Amino acid sequence: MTKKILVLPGDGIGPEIVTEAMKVLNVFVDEGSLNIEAEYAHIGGAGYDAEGKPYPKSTQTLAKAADAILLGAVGGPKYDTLDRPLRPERGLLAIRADLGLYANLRPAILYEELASASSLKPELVANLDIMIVRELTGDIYFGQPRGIETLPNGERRGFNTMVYTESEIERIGRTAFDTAMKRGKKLCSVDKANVLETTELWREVMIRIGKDYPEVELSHLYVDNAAMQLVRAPKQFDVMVTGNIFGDILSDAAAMLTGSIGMLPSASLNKSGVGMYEPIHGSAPDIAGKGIANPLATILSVAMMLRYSLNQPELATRIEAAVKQVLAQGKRTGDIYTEGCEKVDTIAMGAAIVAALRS
Ligand SMILES: NC(=O)c1ccc[n+]([C@@H]2O[C@H](COP(=O)([O-])OP(=O)(O)OC[C@H]3O[C@@H](n4cnc5c(N)ncnc54)[C@H](O)[C@@H]3O)[C@@H](O)[C@H]2O)c1
Ligand SMILES: CC(C)[C@H](C(=O)O)[C@@H](O)C(=O)O
Ligand SMILES: [Mg+2]
Repeated sequence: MTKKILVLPGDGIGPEIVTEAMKVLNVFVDEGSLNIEAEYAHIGGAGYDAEGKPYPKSTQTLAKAADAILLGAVGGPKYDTLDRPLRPERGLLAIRADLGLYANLRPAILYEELASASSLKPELVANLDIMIVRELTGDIYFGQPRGIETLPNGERRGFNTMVYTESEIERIGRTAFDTAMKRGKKLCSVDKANVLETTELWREVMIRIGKDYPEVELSHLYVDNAAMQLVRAPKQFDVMVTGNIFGDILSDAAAMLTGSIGMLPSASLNKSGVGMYEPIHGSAPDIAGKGIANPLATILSVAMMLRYSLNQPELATRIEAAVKQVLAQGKRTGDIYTEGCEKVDTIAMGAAIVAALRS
């Protein structure tokens, strides 16, 4: 059956990396092992430029009909002065909320060829394989009230609200426990229960649902300690589960353990298995248009799409093997480059993955 893929390149390096990722996906189409229909639409600043909104109605209509979505990145300094609802990042939040993509899986895996590019000593990251399960449609990102207001004394006050319902915590908790059951059966829940009531409830719910998963070893860390432990001894972790804001921060930190933020893919899933796939990094305005961005996080996001939405785990494994093979050949974009390797640009990295898949 033909699957509908919606492609949202977005802003900055988004179009550059998505172009390479689509070349990779099309290898399977060309060889006859995948049947897809790809449509393109605008999101973020590109949505604003084309249709005046970061999540245009036309994009929404296509998104609702898609089996899976591939997204590049959104944002950039050009849009930072727009009215808040028009900013690119709001478009990303809107599509996540609109499709109910509450479960964000962010795997931090070290390819052994990149051990010397990690921010930690090779022995601390050898065989690193952590799955960060980040809640994606709640927390301080969406809580009301929010805003910036002027007080009677003329001073301005900015405010946001951290909020989670028990059912929201339970559903992401179950995703995390189910994930842990398929892996090393260790789950670390990250919160700030010593200070924030929202996460006091988070911990209580995690402990309660943990009773349904007696085989999973559940532990808890405060987020400040979790950040420290991630850069001290990351191999103690198997699956981590946390809220939206803590997950955002911890996943960028975890990325550096694998060599670069340009290596980390993600899957954002809803109840019905529809997924959006995107690298965890942003639009990288500092390198946009230079053709040097690392496309591997986006290419690995395509692998996650094949695994989680398109029911093609063998094709996903082939992409991951191709990435390993190309890294073993010594090819590196600038962000993961170390001495003695061959520095390649975005297009050459994409071409190398395509060649590895075809060989
Ligand atoms: N999912 C998303 O679309 C997303 C995620 C994060 C940030 N953003 C947005 O992106 C814009 C820039 O944000 P930022 O600079 O804080 O974060 P960023 O992730 O875009 O960039 C941080 C640093 O990492 C580098 N980098 C990122 N991706 C790379 C890649 N694939 N290859 C090589 N280097 C890479 C950048 O060059 C930069 O030095 C902002 O508008 C922000 O809101 C979007
Ligand atoms: C751009 C921003 C809204 C987004 C987030 O905070 O979720 C990004 O940082 C991410 O990690 O996907
Ligand atoms: Mg982020």
